[in-house]
Amino acid sequence: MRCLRTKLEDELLKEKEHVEAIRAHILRDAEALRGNVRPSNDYTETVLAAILQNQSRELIKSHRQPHFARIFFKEHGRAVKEDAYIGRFGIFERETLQPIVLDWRSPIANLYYDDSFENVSVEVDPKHPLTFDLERKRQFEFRDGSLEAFYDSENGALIDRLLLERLSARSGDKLQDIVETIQAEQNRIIRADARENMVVQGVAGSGKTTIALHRLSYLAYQKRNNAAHTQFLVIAPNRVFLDYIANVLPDLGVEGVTQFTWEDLTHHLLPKKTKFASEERKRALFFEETDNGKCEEQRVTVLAARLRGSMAFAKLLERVVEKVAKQMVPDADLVLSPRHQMTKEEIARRFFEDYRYEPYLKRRKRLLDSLSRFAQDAIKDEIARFDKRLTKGKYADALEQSAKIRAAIEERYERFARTVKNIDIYALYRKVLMSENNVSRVLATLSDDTELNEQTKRYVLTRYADSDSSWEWEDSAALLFLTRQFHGFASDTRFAHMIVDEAQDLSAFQIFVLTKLSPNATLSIFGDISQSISPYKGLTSWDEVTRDVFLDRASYKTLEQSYRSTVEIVTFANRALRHHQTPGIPLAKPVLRHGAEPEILKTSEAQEVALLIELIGRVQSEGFKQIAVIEKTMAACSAMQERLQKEASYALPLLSEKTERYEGGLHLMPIYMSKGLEFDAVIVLNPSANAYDANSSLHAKLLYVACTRALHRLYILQKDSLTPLLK
Ligand SMILES: Nc1ncnc2c1ncn2[C@@H]1O[C@H](COP(=O)(O)OP(=O)(O)OP(=O)(O)O)[C@@H](O)[C@H]1O
Repeated sequence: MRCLRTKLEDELLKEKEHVEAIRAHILRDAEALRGNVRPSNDYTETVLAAILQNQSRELIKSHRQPHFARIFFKEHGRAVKEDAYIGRFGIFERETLQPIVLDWRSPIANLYYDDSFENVSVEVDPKHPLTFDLERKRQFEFRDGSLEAFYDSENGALIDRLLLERLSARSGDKLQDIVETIQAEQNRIIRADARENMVVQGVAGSGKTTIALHRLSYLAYQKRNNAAHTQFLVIAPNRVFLDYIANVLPDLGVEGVTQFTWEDLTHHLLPKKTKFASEERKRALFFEETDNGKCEEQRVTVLAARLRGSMAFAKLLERVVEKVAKQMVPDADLVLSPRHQMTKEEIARRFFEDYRYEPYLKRRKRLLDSLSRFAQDAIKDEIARFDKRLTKGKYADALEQSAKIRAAIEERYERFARTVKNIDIYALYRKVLMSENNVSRVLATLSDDTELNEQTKRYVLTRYADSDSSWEWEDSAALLFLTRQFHGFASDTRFAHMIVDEAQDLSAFQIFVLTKLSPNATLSIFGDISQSISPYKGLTSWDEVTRDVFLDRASYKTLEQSYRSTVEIVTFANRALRHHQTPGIPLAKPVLRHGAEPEILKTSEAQEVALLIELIGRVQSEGFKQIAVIEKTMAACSAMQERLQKEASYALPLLSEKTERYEGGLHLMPIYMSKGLEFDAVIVLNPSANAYDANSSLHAKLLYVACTRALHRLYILQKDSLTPLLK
């Protein structure tokens, strides 16, 4: 035993010396890099300087903890055993290019993340994958920049130990990187081929957002191009969420990625005059009305939204666009003079073949430009012919005659040009919606309830009859699609890869539009159908995306393990979904991290405020800082905020769409704002039978989202009788 301990201590000493040697190298290298960066006007030198600066930044970041793991392995067919250190960033000998620490994104580092120890395939060169056996994985524990210990393992148990440690210590401040504990199933998603479209269904807390961002980092590393990050787009649900994830990408070595909410993207791409009605009325309809009389309106609203978010509608619009485009080109020859004519076939060939890569209104412009040039050439030619005759002295008033020739040809051209139709996409779209036939046909593909279909059709026809009415967000996909087909998108929205998070709240048509943003772009789509809490716009199944948008050519992956919450919290949250599970969508399985049982605290109207304040104090005194007090709706939040102020002069800040910066801490929020975020402790206010109907899958999902936001503690403050969903 004594001997063994000495051996371990010796090994630790060696590892410590190695860390110091790497640190000395880092300092030397960073100094050398700084010396090489010189300001210059030359493009190549500027790019080089940016790369050097980037490398120098990464080196400095590595100084505190140069690596987190070491692997011992043997390549098949080779006798020698090898080993490698793995860190957040690669460190190498500049002269010999020998690696000192491998970047976690490098091909060999895959050995560390794979769950198998034998026959692990690694694509150093995609054409010739190599196979390895892994002998051991070693993890290092650094505290305050000093190497304290290491742990060896010949199986996966090691990562599990570290994972549990990390999850227990996690505080829901802002999202963090997980490079030390990426799980094998997550690793496969992060490292999936950049050329493939991917849909990931992951339960709450399975790390979707986290690995989506690690995937960007991995793809940027693969490109090894300083401008790579500018080719990425992240689509996320709201500004608060974007703020919440803001720190991770720079930590992962990727900066300057474009990040948009769907609303931002829409405003960016559509003319400023396009006004959308606020979502408030709909949220109120679904979240605040408990009156059954509203049921009818809810069903019509859902179907009217599904109509405009469906791929059947997208296909209908595609057909409309094709038909309208055909009508844009006149069915007549352009006759400018007996010698200057262009056949309708030639005009159509230009429009449909020569300019086929352009959107239709750009084609129209190009066609008119070319016809105008043709007309100018015709004018010149006719005047020249006339001039020749003039030299023979046949006409007296030359100037007047030239002007007449010019005017006649120009008039014929203008008359013809007016028949090359211009298209107002807004009027076109309204016309599509006002067609009973169109609307009925699409509705029939979505529902066989003829009465509901009829009511929905009436709703749409009435809603859009007034040409001044504002648009609904459900129209944004169609308007963007028509914009793309007729005007094209600005070139600053060309991306190589797009990450869509919380995609369950987008429609299939919205995702289809994203696939059209840039030619050749691929998408990684992350979401959870069990958290689809916007019934008036979101997806009900991934089939709509994999089958109808990607035509079965996207890979579909699932994540079932939930890392965020304790076993007790996940089990409690799963209760809500028990009777409302979407077929094919599994319930969350917790990682074996235990904690306190969720507590249901009974209270009364008179005591509610005092108990809430006391509970917040109790949670804070346990050292938890990120705390969410969650209500079902914004109206209920405002009411509680007011009561706290009035009854106890207690200020509880509200998290809303208007919140610009998210700094963490204690907040009151409606469930839909808590989506995607996480907190040390969550207090759910009064989930009563009245507010959460046992038969409503929407209400079940709302509770599931609320409860799964908690990392360590979950409390239910129950004033009225508890909803059966949580019993
Ligand atoms: N492999 C891992 N190692 C350590 N922590 C992890 C790992 N995977 C996930 N986590 C942690 O689990 C929590 C949940 O991750 P994340 O928010 O990315 O999940 P999500 O699937 O997007 O959740 P939701 O859908 O509920 O919003 C985060 O705190 C994240 O750091």
